[in-house]
Amino acid sequence: MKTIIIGIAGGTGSGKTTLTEKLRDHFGANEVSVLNHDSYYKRHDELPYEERCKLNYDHPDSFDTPLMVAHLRELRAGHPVQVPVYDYTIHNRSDKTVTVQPAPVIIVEGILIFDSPELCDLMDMKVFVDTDADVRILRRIVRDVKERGRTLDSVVNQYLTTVKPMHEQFVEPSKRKADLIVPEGGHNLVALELLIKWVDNHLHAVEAE
Ligand SMILES: Nc1ncnc2c1ncn2[C@@H]1O[C@H](COP(=O)(O)OP(=O)(O)O)[C@@H](O)[C@H]1O
Ligand SMILES: O=c1ccn([C@@H]2O[C@H](COP(=O)(O)O)[C@@H](O)[C@H]2O)c(=O)[nH]1
Repeated sequence: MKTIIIGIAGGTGSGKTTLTEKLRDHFGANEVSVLNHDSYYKRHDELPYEERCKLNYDHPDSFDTPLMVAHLRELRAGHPVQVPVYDYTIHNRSDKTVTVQPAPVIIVEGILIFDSPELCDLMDMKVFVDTDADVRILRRIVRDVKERGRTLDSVVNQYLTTVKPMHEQFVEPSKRKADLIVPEGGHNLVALELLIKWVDNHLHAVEAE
């Protein structure tokens, strides 16, 4: 089976997950598997929760990217992988893993995936979801308070101290690596249709082999 790997990057709250889910819902889980870079955040068992809250989670060094690269190579070779489950509410990796199966299409999602040349080399198509910073921070406040156990103060403080400067230093420049820039992510129906057609072509080529 030939596998294609699609990278979907973009700032926090840009709509990466929404676009990824729309693609997976369209094709189904048998055709599309997803690896989220966030699953590969490094463990910090050595620090108490209060100290973990202060770490910079928006720098490329905060991820175990070599493990993700190894997993992508395994998936491409047709082997399932055990992906760590990250728990944002405690800022740490949980003890659980999930099995991700090989599939004709693998989507790799994350804020910093285009910063890694090793990850970029594995990708057949690179998509950057481009959404204004004010919209992204508003979405993030709502999500982090509702789903990630944060206070408004902590979201604002983290945004100003690490999220925004790291976005400007690493995420925004990585947009230049993209093949396709999608304003407004998963709600951009024209871009979604184009991506679906591109994936469809690949799936038909696989069937014909
Ligand atoms: N184009 C859009 N318009 C309005 N809301 C959106 C849009 N795309 C995503 N959202 C919402 O914004 C939030 C963050 O989107 P998400 O896809 O999780 O972003 P990311 O994965 O890039 O952090 C979610 O609540 C989602 O439903
Ligand atoms: O322990 C953690 C790990 C990550 N974060 C933040 O998550 C976002 C990336 O997730 P998106 O779904 O793309 O928004 C990143 O900006 C980190 O700051 C965290 O707060 N705590």
